[in-house]
Amino acid sequence: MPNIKQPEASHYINGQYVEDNAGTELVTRYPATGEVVASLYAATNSIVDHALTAADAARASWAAMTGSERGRILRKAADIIRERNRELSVLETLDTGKPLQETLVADAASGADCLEYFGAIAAGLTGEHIQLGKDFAYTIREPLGVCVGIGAWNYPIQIACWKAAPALACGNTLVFKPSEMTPLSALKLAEILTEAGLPDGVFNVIQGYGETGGALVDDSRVAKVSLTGSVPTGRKVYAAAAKGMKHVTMELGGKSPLLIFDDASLDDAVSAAINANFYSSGQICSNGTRVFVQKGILPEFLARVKERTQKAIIGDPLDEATNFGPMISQAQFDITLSYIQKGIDEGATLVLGGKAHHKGGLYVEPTIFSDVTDDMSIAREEIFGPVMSFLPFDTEEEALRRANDTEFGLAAGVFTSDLTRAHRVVAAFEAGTCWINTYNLTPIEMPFGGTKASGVGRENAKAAIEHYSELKSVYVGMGPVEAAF
Ligand SMILES: NC(=O)c1ccc[n+]([C@@H]2O[C@H](COP(=O)([O-])OP(=O)(O)OC[C@H]3O[C@@H](n4cnc5c(N)ncnc54)[C@H](O)[C@@H]3O)[C@@H](O)[C@H]2O)c1
Ligand SMILES: CCCCC=O
Repeated sequence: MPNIKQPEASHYINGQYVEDNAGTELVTRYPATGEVVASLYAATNSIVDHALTAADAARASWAAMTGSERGRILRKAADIIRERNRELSVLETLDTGKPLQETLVADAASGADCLEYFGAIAAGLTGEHIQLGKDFAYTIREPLGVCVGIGAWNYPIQIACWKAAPALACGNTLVFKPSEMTPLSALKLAEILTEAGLPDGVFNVIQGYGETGGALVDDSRVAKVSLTGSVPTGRKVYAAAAKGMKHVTMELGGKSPLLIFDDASLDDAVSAAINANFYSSGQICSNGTRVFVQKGILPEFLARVKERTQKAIIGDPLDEATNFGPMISQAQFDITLSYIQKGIDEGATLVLGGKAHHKGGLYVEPTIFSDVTDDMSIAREEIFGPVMSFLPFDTEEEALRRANDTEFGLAAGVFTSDLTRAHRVVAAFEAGTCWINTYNLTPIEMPFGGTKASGVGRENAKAAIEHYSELKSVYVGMGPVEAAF
């Protein structure tokens, strides 16, 4: 394991590292071996207060800068991230266990894209002029104030950037709390933003468990909360934010359907099903874990997916040849194996995998079930592990009804060569993010987010601006003013 040094301290506030070792210990381990990567402390009340005070103090002068000035800093940070992509990717691999092959292209790289995108549009964020006869109105686009970002562990630096970039472009300040399992890369992002010229206090990072997130959400200085996490956590955070009438963005879990019709390009659909279930060892919110396949092609499709999945290279995530790594934690490992057992117990047919990998550690074999029915736990609940379920279907109407029969609504995909059908199916999907003849591509230019229990609001693209700013309306009377008496 490369010697990635312990960060200078646990938290980054007001442009510098800050420590308070009265906080609960927070240890991060390399999931492939269990070795300790870094040992930090969760925020104490005083650290929470320090971070929010810094963000509050910085907000007036940051909001007063022009969009061009703010954008320039974000774009510079994007450049620095790209220069340091390998170092950041190694750190992300050590923290998450995701293969370096993935983190080199998907994590910090997406963060850089996001900073670049919002850096580029910051200068163009305006209100509008509305002519009303001889009177007129105009709107002023204002930042919300102090925002709080709370992250999940599967895409740590990407999540931090997806929240920081639009928040900062709009003139807000941010306190970001990474997942307790992946505390490291957000600190690097904070260093990089400072190096790019970000004023102190505009972006702050504090570590902690759920209670630290809760303390941030409850603070009256906070105007907006953006959470990436599970639906149960989302319900709690949304309710707490509602007490203070705060703005929210909720990026939550899913159990997304992927529909494969018999006229689809099978090679493409097989690749998509593999990406939609085994990338990041299945630890992706938008994964298409319910793979509905039209009955006529099911045997061949299943055989091809099985054959390709057997070629997964399971190994040390730092080895660039590895394309399938361990689960992030003992808890996620246990959850995944318990769902596999439920799948077997409830009558699904185990086609491949199903066990802890012989390599030891937290590896779970890529697992495929067929003969899955809609009522089985593996078809209804988010597993967040490498478990693919095949569900046969006959007709489009039937597949859609079953695909939508879930409390989740994060994502959905369809493979067909009939484009009319593709658009009809997508129009009927109850999901915030849909793909036709591909899966899980999330460019920054496209809004991302869920409907139903999977979320509120959208990240990325111009849509995110609406969630980090609000409009002040100004009516201008040109006279005369009339009255009834
Ligand atoms: N929709 C998306 O964009 C997206 C992206 C990635 C992950 N996810 C979802 O995230 C989940 C996996 O991540 P996880 O296990 O870290 O989720 P989680 O809900 O356990 O935790 C998410 C974050 O919330 C914090 N938290 C927990 N309780 C809190 C509380 N009461 N108040 C404030 N903060 C609290 C945690 O410390 C962590 O930082 C999956 O459900 C996955 O689908 C969604
Ligand atoms: C494909 C990246 C979406 C992030 C969710 O886990």
